[in-house]
Amino acid sequence: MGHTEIVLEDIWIYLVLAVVVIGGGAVALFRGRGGKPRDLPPGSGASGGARSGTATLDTDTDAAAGPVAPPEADTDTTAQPTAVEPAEPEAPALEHPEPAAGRLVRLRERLARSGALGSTLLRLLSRGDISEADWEEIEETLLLADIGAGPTDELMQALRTRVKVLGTTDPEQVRDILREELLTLVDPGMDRRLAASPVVGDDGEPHPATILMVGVNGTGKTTTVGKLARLLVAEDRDVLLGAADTFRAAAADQLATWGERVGVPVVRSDRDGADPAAVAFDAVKAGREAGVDVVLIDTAGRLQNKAGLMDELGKIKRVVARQAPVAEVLLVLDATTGQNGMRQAQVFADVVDVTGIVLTKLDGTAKGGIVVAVQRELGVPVKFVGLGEGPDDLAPFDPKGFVDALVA
Ligand SMILES: Nc1nc2c(ncn2[C@@H]2O[C@H](COP(=O)(O)OP(=O)(O)OP(=O)(O)O)[C@@H](O)[C@H]2O)c(=O)[nH]1
Repeated sequence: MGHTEIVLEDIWIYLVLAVVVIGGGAVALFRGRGGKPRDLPPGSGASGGARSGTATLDTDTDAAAGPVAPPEADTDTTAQPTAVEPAEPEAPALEHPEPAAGRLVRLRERLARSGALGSTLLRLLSRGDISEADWEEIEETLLLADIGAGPTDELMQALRTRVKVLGTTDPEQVRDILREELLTLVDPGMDRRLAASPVVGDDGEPHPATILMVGVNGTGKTTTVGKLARLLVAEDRDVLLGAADTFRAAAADQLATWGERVGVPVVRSDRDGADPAAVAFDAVKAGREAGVDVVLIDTAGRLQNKAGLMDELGKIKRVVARQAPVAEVLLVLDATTGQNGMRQAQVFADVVDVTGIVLTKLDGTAKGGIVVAVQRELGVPVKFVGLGEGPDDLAPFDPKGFVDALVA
């Protein structure tokens, strides 16, 4: 007898437990599906069942098993169904850009076509008896690589002298000479650091380092602003972007996408063709208020005429300076445009104090010599080089790494 009663009692216990477990499972299932009972149409099919099911379960479990019921079931599924719904759609995970150090090494092989300069020179210089025709070929190679007339003459003289004095054809020794002479031309002594730290202004307040990006459309300016923001983020800087290229509507959208990927805010106008200076002003103001380290401002810089350009960039600079001094003006130049690019560079340098150059599209061009030419022409250093379309294909320029890649 006792045995049967015990068995019957057990069955009841199991039944109660089963109700509790099945009920609990129903609650868990709806949460597991995204916890959005609010989205389910009330009283219809599965949704209605789900809602009433959970409600019933709550009552049942309260009565039958008390503490076994999940305590939050009441609030979640009946009174405040929104509580289980995320407030906003899930933001995409932020990307982690590659640190600045090591980028040039990774991108070295992208200089392959410029590297043809090094290999041609090495081949000619390693000939036993270098003829005048060989020297002419060397000169032509340098000019074709856009090194510029002046630097080409200097390099020719230095090479003639040193190769003669050394009297060697040993490829390793010739390579060392070439490397040293090219490095001298690229000028490792130039200060290539980027002003990317806030400075304390006259008012005793910290001001973000404000960087204006200028250059002709199509050189990769907007892309470079995005890439530079990533590089600064990788270096633990707080960055804010200003979309002051209000001439091309898509530029602000482009910038917003770059910013979103790494959690960098973008200040833009909601009106096409807005005053670029006003956008730049708002960006720097927002950057100050947010206490960021760097504000990067993309500009349109249309080269319709010099006076127009001067007006636009001059006004942006003046207006921005009311919020924070302009720390840098980076000129973005397309390395593939050769002499045309040099002329553009000169116009920009005439209207605004350029503090550094970003050479884009250095991948896949044989015109790497433009590094030398543009530095000579403007007297300012190349600070960054663009070596591809990937988001982290922008590297701080390192003369030694660059020359090593050329004469590898
Ligand atoms: N291969 C290569 N392409 C690049 C590099 N930098 C930029 N680009 C490409 O150049 C094209 C033009 O870039 P944008 O940033 O739109 O040019 P922009 O100068 O801002 O043009 P505007 O906004 O009209 O002034 C894009 O397709 C970029 O991906 C680089 O270093 N290498």
